[in-house]
Amino acid sequence: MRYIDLTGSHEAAGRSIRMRDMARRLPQLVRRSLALAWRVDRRATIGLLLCQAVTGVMQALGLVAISGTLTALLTSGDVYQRLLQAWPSVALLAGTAGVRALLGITVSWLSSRLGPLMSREAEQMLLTGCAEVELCAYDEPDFNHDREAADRGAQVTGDLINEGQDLIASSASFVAGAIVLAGVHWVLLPLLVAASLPQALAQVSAARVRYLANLRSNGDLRMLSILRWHIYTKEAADQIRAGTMAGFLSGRYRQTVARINREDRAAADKAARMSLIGALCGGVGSAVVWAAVVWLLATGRISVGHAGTAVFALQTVGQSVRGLVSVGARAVRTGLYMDDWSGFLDKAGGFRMRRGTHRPGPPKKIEIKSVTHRYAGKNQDALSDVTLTLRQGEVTALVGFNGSGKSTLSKLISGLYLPTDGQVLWDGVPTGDAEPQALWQQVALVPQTYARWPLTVRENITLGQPTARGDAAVREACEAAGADEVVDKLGAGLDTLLAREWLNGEELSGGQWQRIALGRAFFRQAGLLVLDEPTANLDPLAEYRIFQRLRGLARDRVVLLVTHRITSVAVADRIVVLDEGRVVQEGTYEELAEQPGLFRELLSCQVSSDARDDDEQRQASA
Ligand SMILES: Nc1ncnc2c1ncn2[C@@H]1O[C@H](COP(=O)(O)OP(=O)(O)OP(=O)(O)O)[C@@H](O)[C@H]1O
Repeated sequence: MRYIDLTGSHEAAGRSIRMRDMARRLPQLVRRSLALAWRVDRRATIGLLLCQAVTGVMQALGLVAISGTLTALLTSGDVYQRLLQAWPSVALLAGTAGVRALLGITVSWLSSRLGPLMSREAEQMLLTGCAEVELCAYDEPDFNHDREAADRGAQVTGDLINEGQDLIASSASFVAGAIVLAGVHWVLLPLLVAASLPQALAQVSAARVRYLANLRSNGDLRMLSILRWHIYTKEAADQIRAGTMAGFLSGRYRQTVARINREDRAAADKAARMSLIGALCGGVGSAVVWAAVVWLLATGRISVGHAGTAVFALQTVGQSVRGLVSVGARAVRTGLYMDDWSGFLDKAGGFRMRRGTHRPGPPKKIEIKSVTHRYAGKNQDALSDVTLTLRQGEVTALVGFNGSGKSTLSKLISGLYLPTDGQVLWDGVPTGDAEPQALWQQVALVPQTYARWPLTVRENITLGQPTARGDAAVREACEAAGADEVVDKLGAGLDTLLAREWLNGEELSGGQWQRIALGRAFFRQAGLLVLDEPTANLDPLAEYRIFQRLRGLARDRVVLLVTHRITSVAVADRIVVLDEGRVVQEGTYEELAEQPGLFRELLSCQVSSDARDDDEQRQASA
């Protein structure tokens, strides 16, 4: 089995790395890397640019000094006189070499300062982008693929500063060498560039091959990181052991790695073949250039001194052309990853929440009008034509089989999703017209799978948003959720870190975590309380207390309860029964218990299963 999630646009982008594209992209890349560098550290960016400019000037001066030295030494006359003549050029040569060495150190210091800052900034922009998208974006397979690619783009962003610097340095030394070489004889310059071309083409093709290979392995790479997370972390450690899954998971990991390795090896072999052909052609080209120098010297077109200068200039220009090409190819590859990053930011922008500006207060009435909802990529509606009204002061319960659409409906009511058809109105205003953060200020949600934040108890309750009443409000919420008993047993009380992986961190049981999650919802001064299977992990006493409290909580709130505990929904004022995304029954507990229908079926199943449990317990204790 292979994890594939390749999108055509990436493949097309990869295939489009050609010499022409590279020439077009390089200035863009340098501009982009400078813009990001400017954003994170202006002084270091200015310093880098200055250093590069001065390095270029030093390079040119160095070559002029070489020319001066050779001309002075190779002229006829007294040796002492020649040395005296050469002396200023030698001093200039030494001076420029020294300054360049110092500048090199400064450049690497500034680059190493900027690189990590840029990567983190790119990562931060990615996180912000993700936090601002509509929840439905995560249901799009492409979105997840692109996020993964963008993550790699963010990581390599720091490399771009080094690559950008190398590009600027190579360009500066190319210009300096080219000016000197053209001064010796113009014919040498085009010859040299032509000789470097095969290597350039080979490098660009190799970069394309490597990028495409990486792209093909994207799905596998994503699966590897997911497998790693499951194997490493404590989350599934017990199930891996009890299920004797270690061998299977390691095997799956090895198979996936082997596939990536095969892809990498094929790309490396192909790239090496291309480089070899490029190098052979480049070698022939270089021989032609050197032959041209000899010919120019032999035909008296250049002096011996100029020939010596040409040797150094040729080396400089040759090196810089090779540098330009190889760093250019690397930078273009990095640039493609960065394209993934910026492309994802654009894509995230497309999913960015663009809702209205209305700031709702605590809702008095929430109307669900002919709501239909279909998840992205699905060919069936999760909800079809649902109409119902929730009111402040009432507890409404949603019941039904697994997959009947209860959680989906609760997410639509909370404004987490916008319906694909129909409307969810908070006091007459569609959720799509409300400012999302203001709307969610009015939502207290306990989802089925709640987050176990590696934060202190206090932060787990307040979600980092304490109120003016401080810990008193936190303790009240804990008490309401039965979490006070949990907190009292913790060494540092509300300051206890709920993550065993760190020093002094504590681990809670499933039910204790659920009490904390409930405490979180009770702490929030919100007008809508949504509880999705809130008591699944609670002991009977704790569950009883929570259901008893619901009525009190509903006094100034809209309360929505999603549960499979049919016997406990008597606490609700109204029960809505969903089946395959449709409302099939609605009424009070007494009404529904009397009517034939799905509710009575569910109720009788639960009652007989509870009775069976009681019998078994009695027999066991007898
Ligand atoms: N993010 C999603 N993307 C695609 N389909 C989804 C998504 N979430 C739920 N579904 C589908 O929507 C349907 C309704 O799911 P939902 O979670 O609302 O049911 P539920 O009644 O809450 O189920 P349960 O009792 O098991 O919690 C199911 O068929 C499910 O596969």
